Amino acid sequence: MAEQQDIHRASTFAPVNIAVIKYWGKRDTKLNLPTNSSLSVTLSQDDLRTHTTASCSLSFTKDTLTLNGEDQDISGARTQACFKELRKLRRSVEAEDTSAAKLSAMGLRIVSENNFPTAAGLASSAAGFAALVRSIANLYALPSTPTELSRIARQGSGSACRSLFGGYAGWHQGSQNDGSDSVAYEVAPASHWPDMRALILVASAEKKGVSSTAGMQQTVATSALFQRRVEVIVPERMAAMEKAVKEKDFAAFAQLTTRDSNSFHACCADTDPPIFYMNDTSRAAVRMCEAINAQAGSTICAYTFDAGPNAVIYYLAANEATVAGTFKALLGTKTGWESEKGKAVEAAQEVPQGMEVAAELLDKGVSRIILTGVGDGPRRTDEHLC
Ligand SMILES: Nc1ncnc2c1ncn2[C@@H]1O[C@H](COP(=O)(O)OP(=O)(O)OP(=O)(O)O)[C@@H](O)[C@H]1O
Ligand SMILES: C[C@@](O)(CCOP(=O)(O)OP(=O)(O)O)CC(=O)O
Repeated sequence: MAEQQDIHRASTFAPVNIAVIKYWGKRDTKLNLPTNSSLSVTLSQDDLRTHTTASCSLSFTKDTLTLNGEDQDISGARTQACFKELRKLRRSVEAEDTSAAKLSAMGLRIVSENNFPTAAGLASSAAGFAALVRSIANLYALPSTPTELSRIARQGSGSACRSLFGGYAGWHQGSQNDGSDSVAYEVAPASHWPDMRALILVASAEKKGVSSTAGMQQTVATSALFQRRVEVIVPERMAAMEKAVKEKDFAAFAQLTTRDSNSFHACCADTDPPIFYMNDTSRAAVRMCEAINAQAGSTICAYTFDAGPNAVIYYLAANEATVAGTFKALLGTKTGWESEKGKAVEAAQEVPQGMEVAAELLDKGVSRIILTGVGDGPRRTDEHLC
């Protein structure tokens, strides 16, 4: 009981984000500084989220992290960098207010749960490190802004910095050697363009072959296409994407999203030895999206793929019946449609013509679907995991 009273704790939920202009490549591996800026959509925590409790106590003799019930190795430089930076900020709080408890000197116990597969290309590291940093910042009562915390989360996993924000978040590559200006920022809150939806076709829930961290550095070292991507293509697309989001121009958003995903995967194929994250199921999803747009006579859906075969398909709520409805007609027996959002979608009566091969590949390769949409940033909670 005495120990219980000495435990300080704080908890948070943090979201996944899926980039529409991809981060791929580091200019500094130690500080995790990217070769290009990126932009993402934060997905709703009603569907995908990390829940993390950070606690500390004089009775905790060392720092620990438990993820989905399993003890994790936290000796890695990335997790250590996050702990170190957060403790430093807490020490400033304690120096300013001498009555503040000396939490910075206590061991940290972090307990975390992802409600989706870990390391399967569903951006678990993004939600995971955002939740880790946000929960410790809450525990330490740090006055830091989400931007300041994004600088720390970036050192855990690059894409995590964008998960400190809801809605549409950018990450400035920055130019300082110490990484102080390589931070995330809000392009627009979810409320600005709330009808953005995302349908995720889970083509593999297994741990991927080449990690993002390793894959991107092989690309930096060997791909010739990559140079043009970071120097010309991405800077132009970042500006165009910010404009598309601000003006709620879905056709422009979709064009940029699909072309940037294809540019990123082209750089992966141009890596020596080549890296293939997309598979036949992924390519069938691309074809189906193209057919849906062709049938609609306008661009109503956009696909994007991270470092894995899962497709993320963005569309607006007004086109749910056509976009999600087509996939429900094709994949209606898969897990995921039984959710509230899934049940609300009616299977389309008509599916695009001449797409039998793609339909068969999708049926064979997709194991489940997740229906979600744009959502807000980390949410504090009193539900503690320990
Ligand atoms: N809740 C969490 N708390 C702390 N760390 C986490 C958490 N979830 C995931 N991680 C870390 O992230 C790693 C997985 O990251 P990885 O980049 O391999 O996959 P991913 O994030 O699912 O895919 P991607 O980033 O390519 O979309 C895990 O092995 C773990 O170290
Ligand atoms: C394809 C991506 O999802 C790559 C994400 O890479 P990570 O953020 O997982 O990489 P590390 O910084 O090495 O942890 C694109 C993106 O999210 O922008």
